[in-house]
Amino acid sequence: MGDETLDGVELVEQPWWMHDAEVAASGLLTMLRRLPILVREVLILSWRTSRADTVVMLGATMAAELFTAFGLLATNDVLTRLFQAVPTGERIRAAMPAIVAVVASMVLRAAFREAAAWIKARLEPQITQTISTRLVELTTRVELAAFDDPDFHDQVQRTSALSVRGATWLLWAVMGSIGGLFGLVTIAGALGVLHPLLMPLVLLATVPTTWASVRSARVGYQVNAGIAAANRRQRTLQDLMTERASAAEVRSYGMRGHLLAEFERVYSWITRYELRAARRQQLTTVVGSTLGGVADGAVYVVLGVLLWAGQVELAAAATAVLAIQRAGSATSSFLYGLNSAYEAGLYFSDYRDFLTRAQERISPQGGTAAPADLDRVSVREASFTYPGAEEPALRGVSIEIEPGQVVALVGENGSGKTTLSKLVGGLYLAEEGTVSWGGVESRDIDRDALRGRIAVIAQDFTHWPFTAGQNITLSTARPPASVLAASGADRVVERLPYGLDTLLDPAYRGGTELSGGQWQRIAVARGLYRDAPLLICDEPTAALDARSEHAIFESIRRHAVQRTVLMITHRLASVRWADRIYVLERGRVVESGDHAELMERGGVYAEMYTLQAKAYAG
Ligand SMILES: Nc1ncnc2c1ncn2[C@@H]1O[C@H](COP(=O)(O)OP(=O)(O)OP(=O)(O)O)[C@@H](O)[C@H]1O
Repeated sequence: MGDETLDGVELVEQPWWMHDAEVAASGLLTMLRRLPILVREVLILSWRTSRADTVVMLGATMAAELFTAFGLLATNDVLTRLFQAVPTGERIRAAMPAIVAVVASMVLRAAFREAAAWIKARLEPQITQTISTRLVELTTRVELAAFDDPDFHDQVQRTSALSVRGATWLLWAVMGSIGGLFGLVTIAGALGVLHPLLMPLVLLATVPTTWASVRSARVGYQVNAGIAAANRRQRTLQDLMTERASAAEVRSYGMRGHLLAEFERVYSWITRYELRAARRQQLTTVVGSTLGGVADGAVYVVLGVLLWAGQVELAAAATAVLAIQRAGSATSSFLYGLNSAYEAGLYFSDYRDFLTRAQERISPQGGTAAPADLDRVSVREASFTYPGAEEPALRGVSIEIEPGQVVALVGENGSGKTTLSKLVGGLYLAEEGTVSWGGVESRDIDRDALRGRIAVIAQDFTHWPFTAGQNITLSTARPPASVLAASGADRVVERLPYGLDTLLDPAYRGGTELSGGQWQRIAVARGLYRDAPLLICDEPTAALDARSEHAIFESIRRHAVQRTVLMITHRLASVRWADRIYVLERGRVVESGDHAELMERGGVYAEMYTLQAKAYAG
């Protein structure tokens, strides 16, 4: 199944699949060796989530099994008394206390089982919350570059989808097998009293079903790893056909047929893969159950022989039949638990691995305090390549940003302007070269504190599904009128039905959508509100009409009187007043100077500027 390919769909084995395949192929013994660590961790997780619930669940599970064994011994007592050679009335009277003990054991066993089930229902949402919270705590702390790494991205998605469930699944499996094992031990005690041969026989009878369930679990896990990429593709296609963002283009470009055909192709591939796996799993289970049935029969034959040979009493033989049934169900809950623990353990290991890998990518905390006022920012010979990219996005770039200056980055699409601004903003770290603030390397400065000194009006800013006010302040505070006026957001807010309290997400009742230019004004307001000493503006006016564009540049200029601005724009008329302009080409700085110097030089900048000026002059 592993060599199946799907044209056009990325189905190459991912490094994390390799790990999965390794685990899935490593067999029962390897997994059993890993299991104690996983069991320990999941019990610790449960303990940390709720001590009381964990203790009660463990106690109730074991107590229920204890009463199973008591019930058996009491049953044996009842039968022994009923089979005595005395008048019936006397036999019944003699058996009464034991009958009461049987009934009491059954009631208590049921009560403890229900208590365990109740605690399980309590623990499940709490553990899921703990795990999901841990996941997002980490995903929001890793370096931004991790999200450019497709492996990491896939791992996040897979972990969110499956591994969170893996933890509770593993815990129930562990509880099930602890209960089953404890039940087996107590019943073994009872069976041992009747005849020493009975217990080993019962255990032997379970071998075929154990083999079948472990094998079937492994196939299940391998299938999940095998279809991961195709599943992702199918979800992407589904999203394109169900989400608002793509709905307009799907219609205007008549993409429905193409998307549906692709969806059908990918989905059919997944279904074929799953059907074949289901057949394999079913075949294994049928073989296991058949052999299991034969083994059960053999146990009864041996019991018959023992009875015939006078090795066991009739009452003991009758109790043994009951005990064998109970032992069968304890064995199956032990094995089912073990098998589920094995399968859930595979997913839970993914979660643990994800935690470890994410931990390695966390932005370091602590370090030199960030400068109170912005000092000179120097980028020296910095290079940066995106994960998986063949070409570096920046090659040996050097720029200087003096306090209070407006510095502009210009250049063609893809020349590296945004990447450079992210290096300055501490979102990416240079692989070679340095970025320093007031002489201190930015990688040594406390990352959060550094980012707190920077406001970014990003090119791909987020349309937060919050109210207009919250979209500006990114908190519950209300933005001051001066910020609204400086960004032109006042005219946007004015037209909203609930002003600053209008939800900017049409997917919710009462929510609304803004135009591209209106959103951009909100993003500019967000940058100005932050009031940081360095403002990075990445094409802040690309979606604005001419009048608004002029107004915004004026505002940013006024803003720059006390602060420093790093500006990226394709509108060269707007960078004329910059103190320094850097021209980038294919990840390198090819020219720098102010407008007059660059025009005089007659290079790339002068050519671009003249072209734009001509276009405006008509
Ligand atoms: N997340 C990413 N992963 C891989 N490559 C990327 C990523 N982001 C950008 N690149 C590549 O890095 C190079 C520089 O991109 P960057 O966004 O810095 O250019 P830019 O000058 O800001 O372009 P534009 O004017 O179009 O905004 C481009 O070749 C781009 O394809």
